[in-house]
Amino acid sequence: MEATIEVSGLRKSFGRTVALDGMTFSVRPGLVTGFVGPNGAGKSTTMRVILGLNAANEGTALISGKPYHRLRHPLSHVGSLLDAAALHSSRSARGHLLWLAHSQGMSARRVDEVLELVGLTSAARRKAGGYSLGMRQRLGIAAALLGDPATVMLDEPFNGMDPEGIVWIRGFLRSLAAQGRAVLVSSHLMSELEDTADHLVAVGRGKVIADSSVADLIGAASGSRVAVRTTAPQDTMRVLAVAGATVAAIGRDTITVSGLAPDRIVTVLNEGAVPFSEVSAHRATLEEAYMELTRNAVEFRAAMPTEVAR
Ligand SMILES: Nc1ncnc2c1ncn2[C@@H]1O[C@H](COP(=O)(O)OP(=O)(O)OP(=O)(O)O)[C@@H](O)[C@H]1O
Repeated sequence: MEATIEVSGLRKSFGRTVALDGMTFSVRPGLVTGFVGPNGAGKSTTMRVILGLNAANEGTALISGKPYHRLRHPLSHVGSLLDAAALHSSRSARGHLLWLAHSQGMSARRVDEVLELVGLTSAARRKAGGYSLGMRQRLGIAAALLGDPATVMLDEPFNGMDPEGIVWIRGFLRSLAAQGRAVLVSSHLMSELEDTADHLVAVGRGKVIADSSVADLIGAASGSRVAVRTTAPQDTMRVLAVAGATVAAIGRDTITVSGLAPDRIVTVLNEGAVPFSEVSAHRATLEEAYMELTRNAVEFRAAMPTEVAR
Protein backbone atom coordinates (compact mmCIF):
# COMPACT_ATOMS: atom_id res chain seq x y z
CA MET A 1 0.00 0.00 0.00
CA GLU A 2 1.33 3.43 -0.89
CA ALA A 3 2.48 5.76 1.87
CA THR A 4 0.15 8.73 1.80
CA ILE A 5 -1.84 11.05 3.99
CA GLU A 6 -5.05 12.50 2.58
CA VAL A 7 -6.88 15.15 4.50
CA SER A 8 -10.18 16.34 3.12
CA GLY A 9 -12.54 19.05 4.33
CA LEU A 10 -11.59 18.77 8.01
CA ARG A 11 -13.52 20.99 10.37
CA LYS A 12 -12.93 21.10 14.09
CA SER A 13 -14.03 23.53 16.77
CA PHE A 14 -13.10 23.69 20.42
CA GLY A 15 -16.05 25.51 21.93
CA ARG A 16 -16.20 28.77 20.00
CA THR A 17 -12.66 28.45 18.65
CA VAL A 18 -12.57 27.21 15.07
CA ALA A 19 -9.32 25.24 14.82
CA LEU A 20 -9.88 23.63 11.42
CA ASP A 21 -12.01 25.24 8.76
CA GLY A 22 -12.04 22.94 5.75
CA MET A 23 -8.41 21.73 5.88
CA THR A 24 -7.63 19.79 2.67
CA PHE A 25 -4.26 18.55 1.37
CA SER A 26 -2.33 15.37 0.68
CA VAL A 27 1.16 14.14 1.50
CA ARG A 28 2.94 12.00 -1.08
CA PRO A 29 5.56 9.29 -0.68
CA GLY A 30 9.22 10.06 -1.36
CA LEU A 31 8.88 13.73 -0.43
CA VAL A 32 9.38 15.86 2.65
CA THR A 33 6.28 18.01 2.95
CA GLY A 34 6.64 21.07 5.16
CA PHE A 35 3.48 21.99 7.07
CA VAL A 36 3.84 25.64 7.89
CA GLY A 37 1.85 28.50 9.33
CA PRO A 38 1.74 30.83 12.32
CA ASN A 39 0.94 29.76 15.89
CA GLY A 40 -2.62 28.60 16.19
CA ALA A 41 -3.08 27.97 12.46
CA GLY A 42 -4.23 24.39 13.07
CA LYS A 43 -1.14 22.29 12.33
CA SER A 44 -1.10 20.26 15.54
CA THR A 45 -4.86 19.80 15.52
CA THR A 46 -4.68 18.44 11.96
CA MET A 47 -1.97 15.98 13.02
CA ARG A 48 -4.00 14.91 16.04
CA VAL A 49 -7.07 14.32 13.87
CA ILE A 50 -4.98 12.27 11.40
CA LEU A 51 -3.84 10.11 14.34
CA GLY A 52 -7.36 9.75 15.70
CA LEU A 53 -6.47 11.66 18.89
CA ASN A 54 -9.06 14.34 18.15
CA ALA A 55 -12.33 13.68 16.36
CA ALA A 56 -13.14 16.08 13.54
CA ASN A 57 -16.60 17.58 13.34
CA GLU A 58 -16.51 17.06 9.57
CA GLY A 59 -14.23 15.69 6.89
CA THR A 60 -11.87 12.75 6.56
CA ALA A 61 -8.21 12.01 7.29
CA LEU A 62 -6.76 8.88 5.70
CA ILE A 63 -3.39 7.19 6.08
CA SER A 64 -2.58 4.89 3.17
CA GLY A 65 -6.25 5.07 2.26
CA LYS A 66 -7.70 4.25 5.69
CA PRO A 67 -8.67 6.16 8.81
CA TYR A 68 -6.17 5.58 11.63
CA HIS A 69 -8.50 3.37 13.68
CA ARG A 70 -8.89 0.97 10.74
CA LEU A 71 -5.14 0.38 10.26
CA ARG A 72 -4.27 -3.17 11.36
CA HIS A 73 -0.75 -2.42 12.56
CA PRO A 74 -0.86 1.35 12.91
CA LEU A 75 2.78 1.81 13.96
CA SER A 76 4.00 0.15 10.78
CA HIS A 77 1.92 2.63 8.77
CA VAL A 78 2.52 5.85 10.62
CA GLY A 79 5.11 7.02 13.15
CA SER A 80 4.61 10.35 14.84
CA LEU A 81 6.21 12.80 17.19
CA LEU A 82 3.70 15.25 18.62
CA ASP A 83 5.18 16.26 21.95
CA ALA A 84 8.80 15.52 22.80
CA ALA A 85 8.14 16.21 26.49
CA ALA A 86 5.66 13.31 26.74
CA LEU A 87 7.80 10.61 28.32
CA HIS A 88 8.44 9.02 31.71
CA SER A 89 11.29 11.12 33.03
CA SER A 90 12.47 8.46 35.47
CA ARG A 91 12.96 5.84 32.75
CA SER A 92 16.12 5.60 30.69
CA ALA A 93 15.73 6.39 26.98
CA ARG A 94 16.21 2.71 26.20
CA GLY A 95 13.73 1.74 28.92
CA HIS A 96 11.18 4.14 27.47
CA LEU A 97 11.56 2.66 23.99
CA LEU A 98 11.54 -0.92 25.31
CA TRP A 99 8.29 -0.21 27.11
CA LEU A 100 6.77 1.17 23.89
CA ALA A 101 8.19 -1.66 21.77
CA HIS A 102 6.94 -4.43 24.07
CA SER A 103 3.47 -2.96 24.18
CA GLN A 104 3.42 -3.27 20.39
CA GLY A 105 5.05 -6.68 20.14
CA MET A 106 8.35 -5.31 18.82
CA SER A 107 11.81 -6.57 19.67
CA ALA A 108 14.59 -5.10 21.82
CA ARG A 109 16.80 -5.35 18.72
CA ARG A 110 14.56 -2.81 16.96
CA VAL A 111 14.93 -0.49 19.99
CA ASP A 112 18.72 -0.59 19.64
CA GLU A 113 18.44 0.00 15.89
CA VAL A 114 16.36 3.16 16.28
CA LEU A 115 18.61 4.45 19.08
CA GLU A 116 21.52 4.08 16.67
CA LEU A 117 19.58 5.77 13.85
CA VAL A 118 19.00 8.91 15.93
CA GLY A 119 22.49 8.97 17.46
CA LEU A 120 21.45 8.21 21.05
CA THR A 121 23.23 4.88 21.57
CA SER A 122 25.83 6.28 23.95
CA ALA A 123 23.19 8.12 26.02
CA ALA A 124 20.62 5.31 25.88
CA ARG A 125 20.96 4.28 29.53
CA ARG A 126 20.69 7.79 30.95
CA LYS A 127 17.39 8.90 32.48
CA ALA A 128 15.27 10.62 29.85
CA GLY A 129 14.30 13.22 32.47
CA GLY A 130 17.85 14.57 32.27
CA TYR A 131 17.79 14.88 28.50
CA SER A 132 17.97 18.28 26.78
CA LEU A 133 15.02 19.20 24.54
CA GLY A 134 17.13 18.35 21.48
CA MET A 135 17.84 14.88 22.88
CA ARG A 136 14.16 14.41 23.70
CA GLN A 137 13.33 15.28 20.08
CA ARG A 138 15.76 12.58 18.96
CA LEU A 139 14.17 10.13 21.38
CA GLY A 140 10.71 11.04 20.10
CA ILE A 141 11.89 10.47 16.53
CA ALA A 142 13.32 7.09 17.57
CA ALA A 143 9.93 6.17 19.04
CA ALA A 144 8.20 7.27 15.82
CA LEU A 145 10.44 4.95 13.80
CA LEU A 146 10.01 1.85 15.96
CA GLY A 147 7.45 0.28 13.63
CA ASP A 148 9.49 1.14 10.50
CA PRO A 149 6.50 3.18 9.29
CA ALA A 150 5.77 4.12 5.69
CA THR A 151 4.53 7.54 6.79
CA VAL A 152 6.26 9.79 9.31
CA MET A 153 4.64 12.82 10.89
CA LEU A 154 6.66 15.15 13.12
CA ASP A 155 5.28 18.22 14.90
CA GLU A 156 8.01 20.88 15.17
CA PRO A 157 10.94 18.46 15.50
CA PHE A 158 13.44 21.33 15.16
CA ASN A 159 12.33 22.86 18.48
CA GLY A 160 15.20 22.94 20.93
CA MET A 161 17.72 21.53 18.45
CA ASP A 162 21.17 23.11 18.38
CA PRO A 163 22.72 23.96 14.96
CA GLU A 164 24.34 20.55 14.73
CA GLY A 165 21.00 18.90 15.57
CA ILE A 166 19.25 20.97 12.90
CA VAL A 167 21.77 19.87 10.27
CA TRP A 168 21.32 16.27 11.44
CA ILE A 169 17.55 16.35 11.33
CA ARG A 170 17.52 17.91 7.86
CA GLY A 171 19.65 15.09 6.48
CA PHE A 172 17.63 12.54 8.42
CA LEU A 173 14.30 13.77 7.02
CA ARG A 174 15.77 13.71 3.52
CA SER A 175 16.93 10.13 4.00
CA LEU A 176 13.48 9.04 5.23
CA ALA A 177 11.93 10.51 2.08
CA ALA A 178 14.63 8.97 -0.11
CA GLN A 179 13.56 5.58 1.27
CA GLY A 180 10.12 6.27 -0.23
CA ARG A 181 8.37 7.30 2.97
CA ALA A 182 5.82 10.10 3.11
CA VAL A 183 7.16 12.70 5.54
CA LEU A 184 5.08 15.54 7.01
CA VAL A 185 6.96 18.05 9.18
CA SER A 186 5.40 21.07 10.83
CA SER A 187 7.31 24.23 11.59
CA HIS A 188 6.71 27.93 11.90
CA LEU A 189 10.22 28.86 10.81
CA MET A 190 10.91 28.67 7.10
CA SER A 191 14.66 28.69 7.66
CA GLU A 192 14.37 25.29 9.36
CA LEU A 193 12.86 23.76 6.25
CA GLU A 194 15.33 25.36 3.81
CA ASP A 195 17.06 22.65 1.76
CA THR A 196 14.83 20.03 3.41
CA ALA A 197 11.24 20.29 2.21
CA ASP A 198 10.29 19.34 -1.35
CA HIS A 199 6.75 20.50 -0.95
CA LEU A 200 5.04 23.08 1.23
CA VAL A 201 1.52 23.17 2.62
CA ALA A 202 1.02 26.60 4.18
CA VAL A 203 -1.94 27.06 6.48
CA GLY A 204 -3.63 29.95 8.26
CA ARG A 205 -6.75 29.99 10.39
CA GLY A 206 -7.53 26.35 9.92
CA LYS A 207 -7.24 26.07 6.17
CA VAL A 208 -4.70 25.70 3.40
CA ILE A 209 -3.59 28.94 1.77
CA ALA A 210 -0.91 27.43 -0.47
CA ASP A 211 0.03 23.93 -1.55
CA SER A 212 3.00 23.91 -3.89
CA SER A 213 6.39 22.43 -4.65
CA VAL A 214 9.25 24.33 -3.03
CA ALA A 215 10.99 24.62 -6.41
CA ASP A 216 7.94 26.38 -7.88
CA LEU A 217 7.62 28.66 -4.86
CA ILE A 218 11.27 29.66 -4.96
CA GLY A 219 11.19 30.03 -8.76
CA ALA A 220 8.18 32.35 -8.53
CA ALA A 221 9.71 34.40 -5.72
CA SER A 222 13.09 34.63 -7.46
CA GLY A 223 11.48 35.94 -10.67
CA SER A 224 14.06 37.15 -13.15
CA ARG A 225 15.98 39.09 -10.54
CA VAL A 226 19.75 39.28 -10.62
CA ALA A 227 21.90 39.47 -7.49
CA VAL A 228 24.92 41.78 -7.41
CA ARG A 229 27.56 41.51 -4.68
CA THR A 230 29.48 44.68 -4.11
CA THR A 231 31.51 46.60 -1.55
CA ALA A 232 29.81 49.79 -2.78
CA PRO A 233 26.07 49.13 -2.45
CA GLN A 234 24.98 52.77 -2.55
CA ASP A 235 26.90 53.52 -5.78
CA THR A 236 25.68 50.26 -7.32
CA MET A 237 22.05 51.08 -6.56
CA ARG A 238 22.44 54.61 -7.87
CA VAL A 239 24.01 53.76 -11.26
CA LEU A 240 21.67 50.82 -11.88
CA ALA A 241 18.60 52.89 -10.99
CA VAL A 242 19.76 55.62 -13.41
CA ALA A 243 20.07 52.90 -16.08
CA GLY A 244 16.40 52.00 -15.51
CA ALA A 245 16.63 49.04 -13.14
CA THR A 246 14.54 48.41 -10.03
CA VAL A 247 16.94 47.74 -7.17
CA ALA A 248 16.66 46.50 -3.59
CA ALA A 249 19.28 45.87 -0.92
CA ILE A 250 18.84 42.38 0.58
CA GLY A 251 22.02 42.18 2.64
CA ARG A 252 25.02 44.26 3.67
CA ASP A 253 26.76 43.63 0.35
CA THR A 254 24.02 42.19 -1.88
CA ILE A 255 21.54 43.96 -4.11
CA THR A 256 18.80 42.46 -6.23
CA VAL A 257 18.15 43.99 -9.62
CA SER A 258 15.20 43.59 -11.95
CA GLY A 259 14.60 45.14 -15.32
CA LEU A 260 18.19 44.80 -16.62
CA ALA A 261 19.89 41.73 -18.13
CA PRO A 262 23.07 40.49 -16.38
CA ASP A 263 25.42 41.55 -19.22
CA ARG A 264 23.90 45.03 -19.22
CA ILE A 265 24.35 45.26 -15.44
CA VAL A 266 28.04 44.40 -15.84
CA THR A 267 28.43 47.06 -18.54
CA VAL A 268 26.69 49.72 -16.46
CA LEU A 269 28.79 48.95 -13.37
CA ASN A 270 32.01 48.98 -15.40
CA GLU A 271 31.09 52.28 -17.06
CA GLY A 272 30.34 53.78 -13.64
CA ALA A 273 33.62 52.35 -12.25
CA VAL A 274 31.64 50.68 -9.46
CA PRO A 275 33.37 47.63 -7.93
CA PHE A 276 31.48 44.33 -7.78
CA SER A 277 32.51 40.75 -7.11
CA GLU A 278 29.54 38.78 -8.46
CA VAL A 279 26.57 39.12 -10.79
CA SER A 280 24.34 36.05 -10.72
CA ALA A 281 20.73 34.91 -11.00
CA HIS A 282 19.01 35.61 -7.68
CA ARG A 283 17.63 32.55 -5.87
CA ALA A 284 15.06 33.54 -3.26
CA THR A 285 15.26 31.90 0.15
CA LEU A 286 12.33 29.82 1.35
CA GLU A 287 11.61 32.61 3.83
CA GLU A 288 11.30 35.16 0.98
CA ALA A 289 9.13 32.74 -1.00
CA TYR A 290 6.88 32.27 2.01
CA MET A 291 6.56 36.01 2.60
CA GLU A 292 5.71 36.49 -1.08
CA LEU A 293 3.15 33.72 -0.86
CA THR A 294 1.42 35.10 2.20
CA ARG A 295 1.68 38.78 1.29
CA ASN A 296 -1.81 38.98 -0.11
CA ALA A 297 -3.42 36.60 2.32
CA VAL A 298 -4.90 39.14 4.72
CA GLU A 299 -6.68 36.45 6.64
CA PHE A 300 -3.43 34.57 7.03
CA ARG A 301 -1.57 37.60 8.35
CA ALA A 302 -4.36 38.23 10.80
CA ALA A 303 -4.00 34.72 12.20
CA MET A 304 -2.76 35.15 15.74
CA PRO A 305 -2.40 32.69 18.58
CA THR A 306 -5.63 32.33 20.50
CA GLU A 307 -5.25 31.98 24.22
CA VAL A 308 -7.45 29.01 24.98
CA ALA A 309 -6.63 26.42 27.62
CA ARG A 310 -5.64 23.11 26.07
N1 LIG B 1 -7.59 21.13 23.21
C1 LIG B 1 -7.89 22.35 22.80
N2 LIG B 1 -8.82 23.07 23.44
C2 LIG B 1 -9.16 24.30 23.02
N3 LIG B 1 -8.62 24.91 21.94
C3 LIG B 1 -7.67 24.25 21.27
C4 LIG B 1 -7.25 22.93 21.66
N4 LIG B 1 -6.29 22.52 20.78
C5 LIG B 1 -6.12 23.54 19.91
N5 LIG B 1 -6.93 24.56 20.19
C6 LIG B 1 -7.03 25.83 19.46
O1 LIG B 1 -7.14 25.51 18.09
C7 LIG B 1 -6.39 26.43 17.29
C8 LIG B 1 -5.37 25.67 16.47
O2 LIG B 1 -4.33 25.21 17.35
P1 LIG B 1 -3.14 24.26 16.87
O3 LIG B 1 -2.40 23.88 18.12
O4 LIG B 1 -3.68 23.20 16.02
O5 LIG B 1 -2.28 25.26 15.99
P2 LIG B 1 -0.78 25.12 15.49
O6 LIG B 1 -0.78 25.60 14.08
O7 LIG B 1 -0.27 23.74 15.76
O8 LIG B 1 -0.02 26.15 16.42
P3 LIG B 1 1.49 26.13 17.00
O9 LIG B 1 2.38 26.53 15.87
O10 LIG B 1 1.43 27.16 18.08
O11 LIG B 1 1.75 24.75 17.54
C9 LIG B 1 -5.80 27.44 18.25
O12 LIG B 1 -6.67 28.54 18.32
C10 LIG B 1 -5.77 26.68 19.56
O13 LIG B 1 -5.82 27.54 20.66
